[in-house]
Amino acid sequence: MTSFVIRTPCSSANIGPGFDVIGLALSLHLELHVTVDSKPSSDLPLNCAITYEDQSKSTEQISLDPEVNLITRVALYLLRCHDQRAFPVETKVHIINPIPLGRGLGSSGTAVVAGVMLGNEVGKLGLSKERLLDYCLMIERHPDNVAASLFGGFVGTYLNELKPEDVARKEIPLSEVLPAPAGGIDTGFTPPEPPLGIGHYRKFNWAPEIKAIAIIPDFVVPTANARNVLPENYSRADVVFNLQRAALLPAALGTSPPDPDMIFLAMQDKVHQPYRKTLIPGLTEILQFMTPATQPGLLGICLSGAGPTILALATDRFTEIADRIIAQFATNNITCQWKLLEPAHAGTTVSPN
Ligand SMILES: Nc1ncnc2c1ncn2[C@@H]1O[C@H](COP(=O)(O)OP(=O)(O)OP(=O)(O)O)[C@@H](O)[C@H]1O
Ligand SMILES: N[C@@H](CCO)C(=O)O
Repeated sequence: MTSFVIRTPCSSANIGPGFDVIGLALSLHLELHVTVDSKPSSDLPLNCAITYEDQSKSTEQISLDPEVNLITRVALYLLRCHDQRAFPVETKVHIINPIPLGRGLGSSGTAVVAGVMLGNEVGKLGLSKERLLDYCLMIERHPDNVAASLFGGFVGTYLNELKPEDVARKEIPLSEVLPAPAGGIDTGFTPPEPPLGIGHYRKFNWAPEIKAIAIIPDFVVPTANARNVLPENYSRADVVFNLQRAALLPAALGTSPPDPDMIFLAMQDKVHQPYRKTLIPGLTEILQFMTPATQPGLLGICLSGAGPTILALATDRFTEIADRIIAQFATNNITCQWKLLEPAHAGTTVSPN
């Protein structure tokens, strides 16, 4: 029997102007405590048993069926791409999850990253993190969350331009990569492998004084819904506005001591936040009244990922900042929890238990 722990940090995507590009891994970790027995078990479906410990205060029930649970389903996807139909050994996975689901802290990307690491470990596949990123991108199609959770830190990401045949492979419907159990996940079907080198990332510096306050409202905004409210096309002026700020953001957040005015400016966005305000009561007011001029200690503020969490970057007065944002949400009868987080520089780790 061997046992190990996979630790994967959550993430905040976009950081204002970097829609689908920039991500920040944060110090709230999904943990998989895994034990493997050398022989496959005839008692366990797919040789896998899941237990789940919710520390996130989410109301959604997470499935313990290895064919349905996102983490084990992703691990099975990886294994099946390598001709392993089920978990190759008796695998017990105890999931400890403190990341609120569907709130903009990259819970799904974190689960996908933990899933590929699980498949890689139990299947002894020996794939590099760079190759695992390609597998993540077959499931979560934007690289900002998964690259941050996999590699850690403050990252800029991009996708390669693909050859026409690879574009066809990348656009295979998700249901064919991760078939629903009703479709018979174990029908002998071999899932499509990702093209080589789809996704890439670059780590940026992060000034050590800067902490991240996550204000987490008690309602869910599914990422799919938050993407559906975005327009198909943008004006040239709005695109240029975001490019100017995205170009500034890594330097602004990587410079010590931090310059609040530059950071506040560099975190402005016209590509996603204005459209998502319809889903998040109070967002417009919060983004308008919380500035370094009105709130000492504050550097910048944005929607975290697809929301509804608000990410406030600050050097001090954390409680005061959180309290003001929570009070604004309260005027719309929305309650919140908040957490003081730091960048998780290590990314996903696997260590013996
Ligand atoms: N640990 C987990 N185990 C199983 N399923 C999970 C886990 N974490 C997230 N999920 C699935 O992912 C869904 C949330 O994904 P969604 O993309 O909507 O939000 P998010 O990733 O939390 O936010 P964002 O992408 O904006 O940062 C959950 O409803 C759940 O189905
Ligand atoms: N970049 C993605 C992140 C979702 O977590 C979005 O904003 O839709």
